[in-house]
Amino acid sequence: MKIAIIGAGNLGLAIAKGILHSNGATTMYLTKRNTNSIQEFEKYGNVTVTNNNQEAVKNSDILIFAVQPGQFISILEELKDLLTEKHVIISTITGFRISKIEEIIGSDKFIIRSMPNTAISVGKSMTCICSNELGKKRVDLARAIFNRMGHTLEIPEGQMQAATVICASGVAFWMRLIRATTQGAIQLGFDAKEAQELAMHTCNGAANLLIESGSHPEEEIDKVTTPKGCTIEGLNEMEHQGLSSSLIRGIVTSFEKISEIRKG
Ligand SMILES: NC(=O)C1=CN([C@@H]2O[C@H](COP(=O)(O)OP(=O)(O)OC[C@H]3O[C@@H](n4cnc5c(N)ncnc54)[C@H](O)[C@@H]3O)[C@@H](O)[C@H]2O)C=CC1
Ligand SMILES: O=C(O)[C@@H]1CCC=N1
Repeated sequence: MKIAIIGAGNLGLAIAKGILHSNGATTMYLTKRNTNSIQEFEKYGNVTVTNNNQEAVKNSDILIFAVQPGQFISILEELKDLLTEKHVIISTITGFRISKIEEIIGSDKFIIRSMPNTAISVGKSMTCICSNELGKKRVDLARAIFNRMGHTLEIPEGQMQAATVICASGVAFWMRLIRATTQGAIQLGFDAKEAQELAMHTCNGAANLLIESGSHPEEEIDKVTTPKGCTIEGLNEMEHQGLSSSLIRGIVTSFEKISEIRKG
């Protein structure tokens, strides 16, 4: 697998780490305008770091684009004449529709939209995927690439905006919940390091409980909430303070912001 990551910033580098972690590429190009900060990746023998996108495209089959939305059009313009039937074009760009990509490079290309998150660097991304008509022939390939670095789900493009909020922004939302739990644990007497250890492993355990049992969160909550006990007392206070409501409102606000980004 010859992979190029065009735009090795926060997400691009997380993907690169995930690929290295899972031995997922025979060769990998990482591109960035100023490559000083990522030069160290060349210590992996099969990685080339460059600011030359054209060189990366010519020498790769799978092209993963991870630049900011405002940078994408000019990069596609720069590269469109080099794109051939060997390439699978994978965009991670927020709010950038497949039809807009097709307008620039044509619909006769394998185009995939994917929405991973930064946990891809440790092989734990939730990645949603959709494609253009021709790209349907390469969805299995794209899923195989991302399945090595977490879990994938194929969705209609119309759900991509929601998937961006839940899966990509979601990492930040869960981090804040873990941080708040850590602060609570410190207030109750744990030192900061131990407090974070308790919070993150409990979070990991809760998620795995659902993943492995397939049960609904409330079923698991029922098992924890002893009648007249401390858990239900705490949970109810959190709900009186608007826990679920504030999460839902935050999710919807993020979703609406993507519509603005798309128009801009
Ligand atoms: N950060 C995240 O968790 C996620 C980000 N995304 C999307 O991924 C994209 C990238 O986001 P970030 O990594 O956060 O942004 P970033 O700003 O950290 O990375 C973008 C990179 O592209 C590089 N770049 C700019 N112009 C270039 C060019 N002409 N050729 C090659 N490289 C160029 C920049 O130097 C930078 O390193 C965005 O569209 C974002 O919406 C999607 C899912 C998650
Ligand atoms: O915050 C953002 O706009 C990007 C998209 C999802 C994660 N980061």
